[in-house]
Amino acid sequence: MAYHLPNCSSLQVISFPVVQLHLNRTAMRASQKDFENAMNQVKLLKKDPGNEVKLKLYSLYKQATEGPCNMPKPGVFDLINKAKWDAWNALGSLPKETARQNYVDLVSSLSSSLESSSQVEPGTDRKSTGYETLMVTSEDGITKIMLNRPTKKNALNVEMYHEIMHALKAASKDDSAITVLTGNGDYYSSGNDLTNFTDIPPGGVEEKAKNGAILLREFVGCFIDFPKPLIAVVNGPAVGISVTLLGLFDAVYASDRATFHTPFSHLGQSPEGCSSYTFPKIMSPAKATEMLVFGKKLTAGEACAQGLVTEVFPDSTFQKEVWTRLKAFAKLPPNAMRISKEIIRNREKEKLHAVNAEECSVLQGRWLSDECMNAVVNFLSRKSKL
Ligand SMILES: CCCC/C=C/CC(=O)SCCNC(=O)CCNC(=O)[C@H](O)C(C)(C)COP(=O)(O)OP(=O)(O)OC[C@H]1O[C@@H](n2cnc3c(N)ncnc32)[C@H](O)[C@@H]1OP(=O)(O)O
Repeated sequence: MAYHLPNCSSLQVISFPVVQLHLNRTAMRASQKDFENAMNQVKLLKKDPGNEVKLKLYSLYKQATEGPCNMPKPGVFDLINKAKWDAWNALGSLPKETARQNYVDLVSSLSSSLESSSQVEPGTDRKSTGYETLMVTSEDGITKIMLNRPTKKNALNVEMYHEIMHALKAASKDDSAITVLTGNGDYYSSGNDLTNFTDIPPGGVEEKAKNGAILLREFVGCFIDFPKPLIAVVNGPAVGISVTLLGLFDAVYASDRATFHTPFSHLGQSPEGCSSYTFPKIMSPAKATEMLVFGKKLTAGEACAQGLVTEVFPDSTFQKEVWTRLKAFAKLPPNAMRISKEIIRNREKEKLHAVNAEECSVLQGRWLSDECMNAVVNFLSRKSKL
């Protein structure tokens, strides 16, 4: 079983060392040299090719060196090894020589598409902010917290949860008047990073679920307690926890490209972010049920009609219009805004913390269910998407 290392990208779960481990093998054949070169090239790739490609590389490697998969199928909770087994087994009786050739071809196509890429991945200036998964800036009275994993649709990995909490705590104390959360790239956020489920600690899945519930409770608590006006600038589709949290924001501005999707039942999970309380209040119990229980995806216009979104802007003018407005808001007297927020929100705080605790406890149980495990395995093995 592969485990995450602290601060490592989730992609390392299915890691290059799986391939490297076998470099010492020396069976020489006609195309063995190409094969070995290709294995070395894999180590030199500068950009991570993604789990799907790494699974393909793994399966071709195994087929080329060991032939058809004859290992017993790993258990459903052994997510990583099951994904690897599925990929290898899917190659059936592909001859070793063909697998070797396919491996060489795949590495060669990767080398040209990834190595030569001159595109600078967003987030490379992260040293300037000290964050790995966020870009945080403060100007014109506005602290902007930008989710910065665009290639992962800004999915929230464990590091990002911690960094957002850190950034919110810092923003609550800095001299900005308002705080904004937004996303880099085409998505606002695709919600919880499903690979978070694969990092199983020595205490097993129960400990994993318990730790997840503790993290989630603390994370949502930071939004409940945030003292300044908190505004979401929803630049694109939003999924899962990035949607539910919107009920705790003071204003939500959305591009007309944004969608709002909480497919909890599809994932064998249950609502969080206090949405089991805020959504029925914002949009009526029946509309909240359509979203939170049946996973109905709302357009930005629909979310605005339901009261979840404050205002929708055409995508072409979204950034300009929203930031002009926010800069004007940020010029208002900060203490007055803070006190007014307090009087609007404070009588609900205790209730929200209680709801948060209950939701986290229910989710802890859900994460251990077959329904949830199967949904995660299906996503990771590329059998399903929303
Ligand atoms: C500890 C606290 C827990 C709190 C719990 C919260 C509950 C939730 O938030 S539930 C919502 C969970 N989110 C999802 O189920 C979304 C899963 N993602 C998708 O269905 C699709 O990726 C998409 C519809 C969002 C986008 O599809 P599209 O075809 O446009 O792009 P992709 O090729 O799928 O994505 C690009 C890249 O990003 C990776 N990725 C996207 N979303 C996630 C995610 N949520 N978790 C992990 N990885 C994600 C995707 O795998 C691709 O990666 P590779 O390039 O490496 O293949």
